[in-house]
Amino acid sequence: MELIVITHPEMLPGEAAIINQLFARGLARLHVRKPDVAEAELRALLEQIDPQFRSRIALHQHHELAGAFGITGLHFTEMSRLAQSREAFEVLKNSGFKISTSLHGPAELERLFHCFDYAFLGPVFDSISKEGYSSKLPADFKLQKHNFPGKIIALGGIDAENLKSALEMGFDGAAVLGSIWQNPDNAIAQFENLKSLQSFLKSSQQSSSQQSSFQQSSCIPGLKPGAIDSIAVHCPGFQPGDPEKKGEAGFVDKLHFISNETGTMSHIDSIQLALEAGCRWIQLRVKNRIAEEVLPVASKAKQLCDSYGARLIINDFPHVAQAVEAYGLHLGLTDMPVPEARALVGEKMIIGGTANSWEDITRRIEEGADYIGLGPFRFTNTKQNLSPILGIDGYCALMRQMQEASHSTPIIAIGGITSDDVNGLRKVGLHGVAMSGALIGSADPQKTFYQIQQALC
Ligand SMILES: Cc1ncc(COP(=O)(O)OP(=O)(O)O)c(N)n1
Ligand SMILES: Cc1nc(C(=O)O)sc1CCOP(=O)(O)O
Ligand SMILES: [Mg+2]
Repeated sequence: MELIVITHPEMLPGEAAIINQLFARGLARLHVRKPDVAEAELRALLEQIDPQFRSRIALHQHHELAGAFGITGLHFTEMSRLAQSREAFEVLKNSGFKISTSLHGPAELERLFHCFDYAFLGPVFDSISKEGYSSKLPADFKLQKHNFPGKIIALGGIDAENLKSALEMGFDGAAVLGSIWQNPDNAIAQFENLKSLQSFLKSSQQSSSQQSSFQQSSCIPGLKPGAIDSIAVHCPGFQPGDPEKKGEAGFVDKLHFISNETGTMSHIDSIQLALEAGCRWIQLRVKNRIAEEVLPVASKAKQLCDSYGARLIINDFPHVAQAVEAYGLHLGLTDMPVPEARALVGEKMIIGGTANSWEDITRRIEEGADYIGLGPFRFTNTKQNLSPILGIDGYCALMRQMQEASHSTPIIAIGGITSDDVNGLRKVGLHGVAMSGALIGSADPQKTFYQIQQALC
């Protein structure tokens, strides 16, 4: 599904910088719509847009500027469309322009010239930016395209809450204005949020329409190695994770923080606490929520982790991991099977799998898990329905079997672990530990992190 941003109708301070950032973060199409702005002012704005992005622009006014700026998109209001002949539009189309127009009712689709590449139809929802510009479409509206070959883009009042409804109505995409520009300081974050939702909806749609997930073409997210790794500061031998180095022990961190929420702390608060303490491998583990509810939290967690140079792992939700371009995905024994998830998220994303026994471990290795979360070490309230407790003796026996079988998949211990346990767990051969309560409940999370780090070196 397409996601188009339309500019604010007036000139905004710092607008060009925001637009350049939107493009840099993956915006595929920007409609520059400034009905009352003079040509010179518009030209000044376009001059500030990085030339590499200009071909992604469509102009609503001052089409005469297109050639000078390498702009290939021309948009026609309903009035200007009605004032011109089909031949005039065909000439533009044949000259290489992408042409679009606006429709104010679904019935107009029947008469729309097929040479248009796409058309905006709206208002689909009550406008955020134009007061009194309310939707005339019924809530159960279903789009009829009347053989129009181009794309029909929902416009009017689109935000993260209703993007999915627009898709369900049959639109090929959505154009956003108010949700991006009502607070320009927040424009980038809003766009990131919508973009991850778009990607999530796209991948959910694909996987529900393609039952054979092994044959899916997978989207390989761009993996960004962390900028700073505090572990390297405390532990000189540590190699920061590098997706190109999959197969080497260094690509899986030795300390995994597992997010949680309490009466006074949200998942994001817990992640902030862990990042401030020094953790750089963060697992977002949201339980008892549907994917649509987890997605905005994951999107926030991704931004937060990026700002600390940390890696984000999403527990349980492969489509969410894919949508937010997480570094990794963690799957339990009853979650989506690892090979199916691999087909969905691509080769580069780290996939971890849970195990509780030797049988689970060998299954995880055969499935191609990049690391194994083995637990529980001891009883914990953080997780319901725990598997049998392993204790240090259980880990010792399983790690011996790993050695005998010459398996090198990194094993992470989990479940009720405190900083005092780390030395013993490392001695029996575990690669690292995963923790939630010991860090969240610590009176001094930085000190606890430091103690764990020392034991992990
Ligand atoms: C590192 C790590 N190991 C194990 C788990 C447990 O995953 P799962 O068995 O899917 O249980 P839930 O966490 O989903 O309740 C984990 N999350 N992380
Ligand atoms: C998420 C999870 N999985 C476990 C398993 O045994 O598979 S134990 C566990 C909880 C980890 O949190 P804490 O450090 O607070 O015990
Ligand atoms: Mg799970």
